[in-house]
Amino acid sequence: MACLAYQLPNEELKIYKGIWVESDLERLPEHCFFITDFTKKKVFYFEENETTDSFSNADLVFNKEDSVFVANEKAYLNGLQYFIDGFEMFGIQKAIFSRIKLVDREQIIEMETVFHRLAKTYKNQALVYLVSDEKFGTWMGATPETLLSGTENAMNSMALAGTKRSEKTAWTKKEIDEQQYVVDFVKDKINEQSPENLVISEARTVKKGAVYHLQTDYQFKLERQKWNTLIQSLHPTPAVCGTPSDLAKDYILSNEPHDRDFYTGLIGLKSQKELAVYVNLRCMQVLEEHFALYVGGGITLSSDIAKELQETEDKSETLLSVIFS
Ligand SMILES: C=C(O[C@H]1C=CC=C(C(=O)O)[C@@H]1O)C(=O)O
Repeated sequence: MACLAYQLPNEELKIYKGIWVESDLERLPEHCFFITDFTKKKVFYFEENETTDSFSNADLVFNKEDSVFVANEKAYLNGLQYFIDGFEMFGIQKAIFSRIKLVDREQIIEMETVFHRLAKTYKNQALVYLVSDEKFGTWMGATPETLLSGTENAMNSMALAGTKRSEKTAWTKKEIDEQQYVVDFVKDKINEQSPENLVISEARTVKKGAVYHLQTDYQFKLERQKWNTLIQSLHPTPAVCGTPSDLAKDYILSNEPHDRDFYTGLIGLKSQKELAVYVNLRCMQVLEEHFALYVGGGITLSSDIAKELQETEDKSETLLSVIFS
């Protein structure tokens, strides 16, 4: 049985049973909830059969542990050093390097309970979701990153990057630079569509789950005929890919040891009048006996590999602190 449960920020929680249909971004129905992988080659939308108010583990499909490749910390650190060492040769200024962190799921945990806990904790700051199907297993997350949302007269986007664990720590040049790459990229892509009344905020510090980020907001007007083109060109932003964008994407695909799958892909709702499209961060795949958490960080030549490892640990707390609370 395929399942979809989600809660948009400050909206009601919804649970459906139905089917996940494989598609592509150009052929999605006018109104649907959809999910893609990082490359946007794997795209599914949901066709609902019934609205329900609950689900159980028996309704979900859990992939086996051997379906994901998990590098241990030492291999992650070696891989990250190698990743940074190639930046100059490949002309890369920033690229995101990610890892999969495996955590014992203690069989007793009902995913419905975990989902409700996440939905309650992140009610006003994330798209909280659970998707399940035999075609891709079960994924769950609480992502704070909006790619594009709103209506023709009030569209929103954001540049979210730079991470710290404590509010008191000052932002360093590394984080300011890494967010600025995202700010410039998002601004350019929006401007290419000739929007009206584009307003770009100053960068501010925001708390998202267990960590703090720098966030810049974009507000503008844009005819819906241009929404698809903008989604396609905005994603992947340098918050999940890098700079220069195409080089960073190839570099990530050939250097990360695992498949990112739905992590850093698109997820959300589209309809004729409204969009709520997010970038799938702070997410995990629920395996038979483990949670496989997907976490990454923006790498530049100034990155310190031990700090980057710690940053992925901190980000994983966004889900773990709620799951095991
Ligand atoms: C790639 C992730 O976060 C992105 C979003 C905010 C801050 C980030 C950073 O500081 O590296 C990342 O760009 C992730 O959570 O796995």
